[in-house]
Amino acid sequence: MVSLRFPFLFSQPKKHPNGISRTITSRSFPATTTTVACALAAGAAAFAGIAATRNSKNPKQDNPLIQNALNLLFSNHLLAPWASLSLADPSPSVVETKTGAAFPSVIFESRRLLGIGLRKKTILGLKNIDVYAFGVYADADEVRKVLSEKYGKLSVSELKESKEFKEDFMGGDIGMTVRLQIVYSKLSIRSVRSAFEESVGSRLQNFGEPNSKELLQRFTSQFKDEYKIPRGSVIELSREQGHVLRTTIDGKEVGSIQSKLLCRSILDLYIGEDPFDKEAKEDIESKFASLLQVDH
Ligand SMILES: CCCCCCCCCCCC(=O)O
Repeated sequence: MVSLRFPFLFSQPKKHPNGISRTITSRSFPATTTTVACALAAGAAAFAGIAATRNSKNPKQDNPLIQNALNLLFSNHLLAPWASLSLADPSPSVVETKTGAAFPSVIFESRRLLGIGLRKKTILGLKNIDVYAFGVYADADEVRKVLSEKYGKLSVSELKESKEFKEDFMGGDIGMTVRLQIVYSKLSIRSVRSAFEESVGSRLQNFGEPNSKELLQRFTSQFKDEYKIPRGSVIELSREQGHVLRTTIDGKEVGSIQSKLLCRSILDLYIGEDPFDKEAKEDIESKFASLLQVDH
């Protein structure tokens, strides 16, 4: 059985939600885990309630049973104390648990979150740091429009095994966004440029892009010295119609470049052969394939 380590999707917000929603789910739990987690949380809450009636003075502080129940409810990535799972919230978010970075489940009205992950980097061969959390989104309508005729009858596991499907998914004219949420607090725009030079540069070369240097330079020069990238900054790399890569920093567009290989190279960092976060890649591929299923 394919495990969709992704919680749920609700109705869609009308505007691009750049802000962080306070409605929280946990990172990539399987549906079964989520259900169990909810049941546990409900049980803990009920237990806390019962225990509270036994110690009416200051139940929260005095009674270790209640404390344990509340700890269970609010810890271990189940739900943050301030989380709400209100169905009324138009834009629930998914949280990358290690960093706390929250990802709206839908952006730009129809791009759905497929999965989230974490980009780590080793500095000076010694220290492993969490640089940013990322979320990968795809336009569900475009996925179906472009791919359902060819792949609509295949199951998720068949699709995941198909190289051709993967090629069409990575290289197709389908709106997709990779959203990076910076968590490292000492990041300079210069290190953003050189990280892109290294990672995107190697992909462009692998894909045999003849003008890779020039293209890479056009791309990295969008990250100008004047931009600041403090913790919490959001960089979005979006593939728009006609393979145009649109880059924004905190919602402000910093450039657009039409290049199929550049779009492909960016996606390759997250869902290619050697992705930054293998677990995230699995989630993203499964969710993408599930968009083609009739009942998803
Ligand atoms: C000190 C570490 C610097 C790493 C900065 C990464 C910033 C964004 C780069 C995106 C592409 C990539 O992850 O390689």
